Amino acid sequence: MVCCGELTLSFLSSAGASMSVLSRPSRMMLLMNPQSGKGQALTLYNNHIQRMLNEAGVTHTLVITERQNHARELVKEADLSQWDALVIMSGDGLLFEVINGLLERPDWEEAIRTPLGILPSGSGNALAASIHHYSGASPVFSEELLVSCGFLLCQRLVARMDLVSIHVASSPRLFSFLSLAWGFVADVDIESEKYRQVGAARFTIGTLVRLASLHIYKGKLAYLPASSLAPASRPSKDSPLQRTESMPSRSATKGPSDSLLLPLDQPLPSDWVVVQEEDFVLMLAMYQSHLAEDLLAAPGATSDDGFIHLIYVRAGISRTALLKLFLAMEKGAHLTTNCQHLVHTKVRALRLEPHSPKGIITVDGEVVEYGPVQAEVHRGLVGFMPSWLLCSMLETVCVCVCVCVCVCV
Ligand SMILES: Nc1ncnc2c1ncn2[C@@H]1O[C@H](COP(=O)(O)OP(=O)(O)OP(=O)(O)O)[C@@H](O)[C@H]1O
Repeated sequence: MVCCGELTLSFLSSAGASMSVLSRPSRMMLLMNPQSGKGQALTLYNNHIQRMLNEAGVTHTLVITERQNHARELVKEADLSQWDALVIMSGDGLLFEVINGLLERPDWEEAIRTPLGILPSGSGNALAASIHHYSGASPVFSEELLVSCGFLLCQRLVARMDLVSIHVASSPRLFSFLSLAWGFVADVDIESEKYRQVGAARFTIGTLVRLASLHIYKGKLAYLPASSLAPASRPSKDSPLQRTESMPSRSATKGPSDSLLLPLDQPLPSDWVVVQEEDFVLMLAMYQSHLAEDLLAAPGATSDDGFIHLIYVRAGISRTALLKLFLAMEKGAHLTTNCQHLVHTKVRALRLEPHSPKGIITVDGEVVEYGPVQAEVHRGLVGFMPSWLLCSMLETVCVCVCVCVCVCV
């Protein structure tokens, strides 16, 4: 049993999410990327997080990653019975590694039940911002978001989160918790990495730079509409997860089955919708609400709704209209701007075949092989620790006061 500290008590929260609670005391492995964001993760930990966790009785071991894929290797080899939760202090990239490392283990069905937590110290911090958004609290940024997530983590509540399996032509299957992007958004994400030192503002700079040289991307986009199937059920805490059978992949024995997908070299299933246009400015598939701290790309998303929120923008949009869309996205208002070039729909699976010879495709902000790609959502596959939902009003007020005091100090 991996999650030995997780109580069997499980209940429905006000947002409809399945929740459970870690027992006290809890033992957490805290994986930190010291280079994340502005390179201040260790200072932020020393100033804000260490005392907070100690005072809450959260026993934790700090593990500082030394290189790319270090966290992935660590969780692949770790004795998970030693830990009640794995907490990532970094940006979204380190969590991507941890999730994929867990799903590459021979015991992936147990491993992926290990609750995960995030303490944001990156430049994007999309998952942390999404978690904060689901609480209904007013948006907070950078250190305030970190401190808020720290307090929430101390409450030890575990909710479910969707994962999306991603297939590309010649690499093993990946698992994604945030987004799949092609075109404008992917270009901005990767090109703006050189502005990492300015934090979240890198996306604004990158957007303005890319607007000046706006590209059209050719390709074929198809999807399975969410409305064509009954909602997928969440896996319960003890139910066995499906093994890979229906969709052969290069990691055939690990991870849940992809029952909605056919191999990339085969024609699409007949009940899929093929988008008529072939010229796009961007395609963005979101499964959490935020694309970055200040980009509310899928305002209707919840952590385990079982949907991919597919957004695409057709070619022909003016630079001004595209800029307005991104400005509106700060408050999640882009979907209600009546922009005739923007389409938003909920799907369970999608396939993209880029025809432009060059381009960038990102998964959770990481570059993947450019070429055909397809995706299927797996509802509530992983447990994470947002912990806001059962805060009493009094606790919420205390958290807000403590956040203000910590940030001021
Ligand atoms: N010690 C290290 N030195 C350099 N890179 C590292 C180190 N530890 C981890 N990494 C790699 O750095 C990459 C970026 O990390 P991460 O995404 O967590 O931070 P970020 O890019 O600053 O944040 P965000 O994704 O929010 O913009 C990851 O791919 C991770 O593997």
